[in-house]
Amino acid sequence: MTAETPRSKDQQPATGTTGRPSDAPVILSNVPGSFAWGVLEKRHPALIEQVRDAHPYTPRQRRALDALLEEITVGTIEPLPESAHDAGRWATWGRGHLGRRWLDVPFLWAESFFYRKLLQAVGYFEPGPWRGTDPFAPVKQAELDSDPVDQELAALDSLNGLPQRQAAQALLHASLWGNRADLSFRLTAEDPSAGASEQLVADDSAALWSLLEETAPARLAVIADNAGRELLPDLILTDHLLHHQLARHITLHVKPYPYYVSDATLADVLACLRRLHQATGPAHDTGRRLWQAMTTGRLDIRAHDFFCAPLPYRHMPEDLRQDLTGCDLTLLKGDLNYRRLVEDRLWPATTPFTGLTAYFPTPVTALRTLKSDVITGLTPTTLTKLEDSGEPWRTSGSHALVQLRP
Ligand SMILES: O=P(O)(O)OC[C@@]1(O)O[C@H](CO)[C@@H](O)[C@@H]1O
Repeated sequence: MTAETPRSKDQQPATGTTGRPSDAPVILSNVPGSFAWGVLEKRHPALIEQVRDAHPYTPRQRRALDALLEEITVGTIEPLPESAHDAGRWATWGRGHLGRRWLDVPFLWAESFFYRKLLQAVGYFEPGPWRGTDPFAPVKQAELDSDPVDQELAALDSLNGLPQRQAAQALLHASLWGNRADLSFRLTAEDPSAGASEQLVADDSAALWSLLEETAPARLAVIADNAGRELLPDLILTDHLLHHQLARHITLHVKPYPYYVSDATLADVLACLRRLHQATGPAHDTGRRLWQAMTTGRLDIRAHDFFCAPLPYRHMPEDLRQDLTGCDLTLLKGDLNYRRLVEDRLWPATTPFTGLTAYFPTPVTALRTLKSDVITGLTPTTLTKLEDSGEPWRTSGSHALVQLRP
């Protein structure tokens, strides 16, 4: 743990860790000063304010946002109205949590339910004119329209002429650091082993490329994370894998509805494709090939409900498990997906990643910038170095990882 992340007494890790989930405490948000506490106490109220200004919401919607703000700050967790299409599902998932303080239930569950309730407040699922209106759309669109995106797409030109593996590594890094909304084409194109690599706390990328080359052309699953400046490099990497016959088929799993502000939905994929199409040079060609890949079925977009569930991937439903089982490898993007992959627990940082992910139905690679307390699979040397740095390396987004369970 870094200094900025205090633990409560009941969050101390058990001794004699075997790597089983029951050994490490689930992260709650009730420790003042902890990362999770900050998210619930500060980020969520600020998000309600942001959503209030996103669209000219009606008095009814604004009253519902006020009620949600009151509930999360001074109230206790209220169920969804019985009329909600998923009220039953959330009542089951909420057993033991409903009626308690938001801070006292698992952080992963609380965040997920908060986003579901935000959509309830603005009538996202209700019949009527506001149905399906993404409260985060203005923020996502502004990002996609921003100058840095133009520069990042133009930087794709610099990959031309590079050996295939080097270009692929640059695109992998762009996708990885895109999780921090920061592409690094130029840097990584010049020397993929420099710069950003120093901030990698674990780097299994060589093993990843070997696996991909062995299984080529593979069937891949990509579990997406954010839209815009993360999804663009994810799509560019997707195109590279398809175009260079490393993959014969890719399923891109996105969220079925707006979630965690910027998580990608089908609408966001289409917005990125349009953005690529409007670009010139290699970015335009990428957009054209991706469009084509969707029309021929080589690139398949899916949006299973489980991707917005407040549960670890260990509890994925059978149909999703079957779907993934047909794949040779899953690429899993981002911080939240990592928390769901290894479970949102305060693991000792050297707990093997491979052991915690053994249940996953395919080989899996996590591509993640570190933005929460969960971390696994570090070597003792790396851990010591990070702790000695005195930096908030677990949560600042300054560090990243590529971890593979073959
Ligand atoms: O999954 P992502 O987009 O990489 O990160 C989502 C995230 O910022 O949201 C949570 C806080 O709200 C953090 O745990 C996590 O880092």
